[in-house]
Amino acid sequence: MLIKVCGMRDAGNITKVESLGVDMIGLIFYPGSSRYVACPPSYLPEKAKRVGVFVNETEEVVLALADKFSLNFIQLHGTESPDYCISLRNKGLNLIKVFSVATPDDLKATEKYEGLCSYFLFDTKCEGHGGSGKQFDWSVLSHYHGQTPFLLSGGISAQSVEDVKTFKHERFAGIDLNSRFEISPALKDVEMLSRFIKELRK
Ligand SMILES: O=C(O)c1ccccc1NCC(=O)[C@H](O)[C@H](O)COP(=O)(O)O
Repeated sequence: MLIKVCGMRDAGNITKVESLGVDMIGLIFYPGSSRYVACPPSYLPEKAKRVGVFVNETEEVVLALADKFSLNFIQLHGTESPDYCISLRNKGLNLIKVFSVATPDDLKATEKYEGLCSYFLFDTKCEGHGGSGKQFDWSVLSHYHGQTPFLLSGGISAQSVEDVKTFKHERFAGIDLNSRFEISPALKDVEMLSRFIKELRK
């Protein structure tokens, strides 16, 4: 199971979280977020894949930051269209498209993105764009019949180990962790993450 830790920007914290063996680390390039990466951290992940998170950003900015930070994945957290995805993909970028989920109807939106993304990410529908700390009803995902593998996101916490372990879906590829493992915005609790990951991998 892939583990992505999102919303990081402190070099020392990134180093420690990466050493836990996580697969992906997310850097948020949305200025409206309290986890916004305003200036490059002095250390960026080398083993974990670098994921840049964007919300309705121009292609020019995404391309420039993908190059500057050597991003392995671009996570699109807004209302980016399939054409926008095609354009970025044709420029060689690997995409993760996010869908906000509350009811089975919300999954219909994935159909137009089939074949365009490496992963989908299913997050909790909320007022803002992400990092709500709230979980949605994962049973809704039994209505997802697409081919694209997905990451499960939204409010996953130290108490979610058993729920994650027992969650089953043939396209379930991994989980995304964020605000429920934080000491303060963008600063992750390494001990809490370490215990969670050990329990998960038992
Ligand atoms: O976390 C943010 O501040 C954020 C703001 C705007 C767009 C995306 C954002 N987060 C991206 C993520 O992938 C989060 O990990 C995801 O929303 C789940 O967060 P949480 O519910 O806190 O676990």
